[in-house]
Amino acid sequence: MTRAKAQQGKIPATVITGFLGAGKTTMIRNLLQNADGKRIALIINEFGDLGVDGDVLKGCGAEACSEEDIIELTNGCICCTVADDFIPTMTKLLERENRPDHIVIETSGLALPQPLVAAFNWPDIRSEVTVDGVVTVVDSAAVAAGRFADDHDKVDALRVNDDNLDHESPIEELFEDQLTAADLIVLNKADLIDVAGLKAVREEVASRISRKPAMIEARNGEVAAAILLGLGVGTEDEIVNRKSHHEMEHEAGEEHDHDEFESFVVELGAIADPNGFIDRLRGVIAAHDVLRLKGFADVPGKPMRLLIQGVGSRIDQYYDRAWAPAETRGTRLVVIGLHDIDEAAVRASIVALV
Ligand SMILES: Nc1nc2c(ncn2[C@@H]2O[C@H](COP(=O)(O)OP(=O)(O)OP(=O)(O)O)[C@@H](O)[C@H]2O)c(=O)[nH]1
Repeated sequence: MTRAKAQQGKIPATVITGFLGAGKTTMIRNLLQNADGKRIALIINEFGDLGVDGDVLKGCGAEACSEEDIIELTNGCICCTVADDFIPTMTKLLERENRPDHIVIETSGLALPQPLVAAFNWPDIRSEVTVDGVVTVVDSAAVAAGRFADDHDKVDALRVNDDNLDHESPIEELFEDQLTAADLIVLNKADLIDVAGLKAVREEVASRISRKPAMIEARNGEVAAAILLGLGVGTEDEIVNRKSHHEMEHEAGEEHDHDEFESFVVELGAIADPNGFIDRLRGVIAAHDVLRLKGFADVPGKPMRLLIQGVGSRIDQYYDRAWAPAETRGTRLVVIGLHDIDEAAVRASIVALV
């Protein structure tokens, strides 16, 4: 039987992966607003105890995906909770009377896509769903700035104090594992670098993988639905050939974990001067090597909450939606860094900014 025939009648699922802040949620938001009439169910997984992505996507009000079709998996990174969280969620989704035309899964920025894609070979899932393709979103500006290559010294220093750190560079390795799993690589944030820079990014990304998946450039995750949802690969059949560093290092099957990364939530009161706060926040991010910071701020006198999105030293801010009447106004920020991040110092520094 041909692959196309074997997959006929199955619901296609697209896995969207990519490092913290690459632009996955932005791309999905754009997809939902331009879904060519398809009804999409969305499974979202985030690292950190504050569901920002789900909130952003629920708030976009796209017809392609109603709020009940947005399912958040909050019990840890999706690649570690396949059996306990992902499979039961998929089973429930497949039991629904009104099945979606397509399933989109946004992994956390720290997830290894391989175990997730392999889960599509579980008998109950395999008979009903196929992985249309894995799309890996890349922050081109971060690659150009050397963010996935230049932390060798830091990792070497960490390893001196921690024998358990068996990996080369956790960030670099994860970046490569996410590229290795890809059927399509989206070089996002193309607006932030010039043509020569983009060419160099393309070459660097290609040099990190042995396969040659298609690569396209994008601004604000603007990729046509027909491309994103029409890869038709059936990646579950091929995932054994796209092993992660962890799988290659631990062929015997040792569980991987995310001990190299840490996240915590900082809660604050109202922020009267958001511009000044964000300016000073950049200093804290740089001083403590914060990888990702995101959340919402309460600005007195404003009916809407201020969304704050920090990726490295870049911080975007915009008022995303009105505070709901039953909601307690406040400022909540999730901070993600390497495992040696000094949580107490970061907390104290952020609190001191207000
Ligand atoms: N300039 C620019 N900013 C972008 C682009 N795509 C996304 N962003 C911004 O980058 C930040 C992170 O985007 P997200 O879509 O939340 O990234 P993500 O990959 O979902 O992040 P995590 O879920 O934390 O891993 C936001 O402030 C976006 O507005 C782009 O193409 N250009």
